[in-house]
Amino acid sequence: MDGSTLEGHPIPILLSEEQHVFTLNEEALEKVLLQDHIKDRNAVVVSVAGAFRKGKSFILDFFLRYMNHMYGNPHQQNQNGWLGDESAPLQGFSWRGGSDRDTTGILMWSEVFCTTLANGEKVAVILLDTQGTFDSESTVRDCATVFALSTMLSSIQIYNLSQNIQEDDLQHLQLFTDYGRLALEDIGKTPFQKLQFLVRDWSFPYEASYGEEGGQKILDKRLSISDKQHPELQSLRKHLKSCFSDIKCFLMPHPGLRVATNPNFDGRLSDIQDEFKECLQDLVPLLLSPEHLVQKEISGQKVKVKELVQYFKCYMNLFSGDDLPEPKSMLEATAEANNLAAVVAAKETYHQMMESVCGGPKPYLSSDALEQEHFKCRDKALEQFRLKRKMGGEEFSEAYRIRLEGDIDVDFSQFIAHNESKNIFKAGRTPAVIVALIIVFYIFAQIFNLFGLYLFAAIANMIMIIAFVSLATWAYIRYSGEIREVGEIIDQSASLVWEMIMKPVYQLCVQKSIQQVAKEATKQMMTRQDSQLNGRINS
Ligand SMILES: Nc1nc2c(ncn2[C@@H]2O[C@H](COP(=O)(O)OP(=O)(O)OP(=O)(O)O)[C@@H](O)[C@H]2O)c(=O)[nH]1
Ligand SMILES: [Mg+2]
Repeated sequence: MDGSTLEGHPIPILLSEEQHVFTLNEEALEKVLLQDHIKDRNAVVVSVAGAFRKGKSFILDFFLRYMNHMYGNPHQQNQNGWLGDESAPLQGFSWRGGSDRDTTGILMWSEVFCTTLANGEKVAVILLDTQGTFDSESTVRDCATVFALSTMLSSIQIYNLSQNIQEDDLQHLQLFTDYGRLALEDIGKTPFQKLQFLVRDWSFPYEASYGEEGGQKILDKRLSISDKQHPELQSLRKHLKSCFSDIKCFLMPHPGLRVATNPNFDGRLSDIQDEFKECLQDLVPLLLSPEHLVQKEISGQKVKVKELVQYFKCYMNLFSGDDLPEPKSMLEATAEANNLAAVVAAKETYHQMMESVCGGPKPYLSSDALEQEHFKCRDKALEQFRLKRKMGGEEFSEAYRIRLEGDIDVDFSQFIAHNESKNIFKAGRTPAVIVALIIVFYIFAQIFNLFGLYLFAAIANMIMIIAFVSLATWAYIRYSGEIREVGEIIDQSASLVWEMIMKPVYQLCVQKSIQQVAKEATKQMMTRQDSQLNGRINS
């Protein structure tokens, strides 16, 4: 049989459905992973992830050829070596030319390859192909889910990149691995295992040669940390190093124009440049030969193939719940930070302006004056927020403006409370009201006694005693700081008595006495004018 004829087929295990929902194909997963001859073996999971349309499925099909040759049916072995016949089309995971995405969700190869390592451990190798990131149909959450799931479940994650390792590639990797790490929460120090950067179409072999050595050189350069770097760049590098126990890089040459541009190219070796094939011969054994296989570990424990089913289910649940935050696009995250900074600055302006009017040791302000000041400061703060240049547009900022207004209102209520505490009259209002009540009801009791209305006198005495006990309790609470809830009730009751009874009575009295004074004054003036008139007539 020809070595390029494959026995297995790709199985969609993570299905990408409508409305950006992913579902796990549990039945298919169990059918593959719970087969008797593999279920108790330690798992090795190899996955390829990265941006869409960059040859992930294509290279995986060469991995398949190698796996078939090395670990598959010996009768299938090709005489020409694992790369196969020059004219055989490349089969396996679906790959194709064109600019639109091909692979969706996560696919698993139906044939799981078994081998025994040099130390006698029996392992089973599982290959995964993944949906490319950043195609025009997926949200950031979709990309993060696929990338994070494949990273969490694989022991060798191949990060497929085009032409170079750029800073944004590292940022995306950080975003996606962090999403996975967030889902795992309390996982050990290095949650994931091997990360293999695979740079395609490397065009600077004079700077760093193709293959592993050149890859290491570029990787060292890109991941080096120095004090001169911005702290953000430093922390990204530290983060990535802390996520994976082993990070490697391999530089692949361009496979030739037929591969990249000919719509009729079917993957045959004869159409691929020699340089590319030579590098494939180096790369694939570096990842998949028995001495380089990395067994899947979770929390330091090797995972059996049958256990993987459970992990798939659990991890899938993590991503389908609402607990995880929606990962944001770079623009959205920057716009959010930007708007938040503007909110904080505007809030600070409001606070400082109010502080200078009624804060700390500043004297008491009447409620109206305080409110006037509040409106003035709030307008200033809102104006500052409006004028600040922000990303994300008007509509995006609107939510932050509303938030700013809410924050300012909260701050204002604190200023009101602080201002109220400076009002000496209000501070002494409770004892004053109670003392007034005691005096009034003492007088009432005396009057009732005088007229023999003993029942009313007893009620007045009772109220007087209650007022007296309240006053003593209030004084104790103020002194000791204990049972403050009772103190609050007494304060509120005193306020109520003041607002409902005493204040109206007081205002009425003041009004009456002013009227009286005015009347008296007019009367005196009239008599003076009369006597002057009489005097003039007499003279
Ligand atoms: N330039 C270049 N093109 C390649 C390389 N390898 C494969 N291709 C071509 O890239 C195109 C896409 O290949 P696929 O393997 O389907 O790409 P993919 O990354 O799986 O794409 P999605 O599944 O859509 O994410 C095909 O036309 C391949 O012939 C490479 O190393 N360099
Ligand atoms: Mg693909």
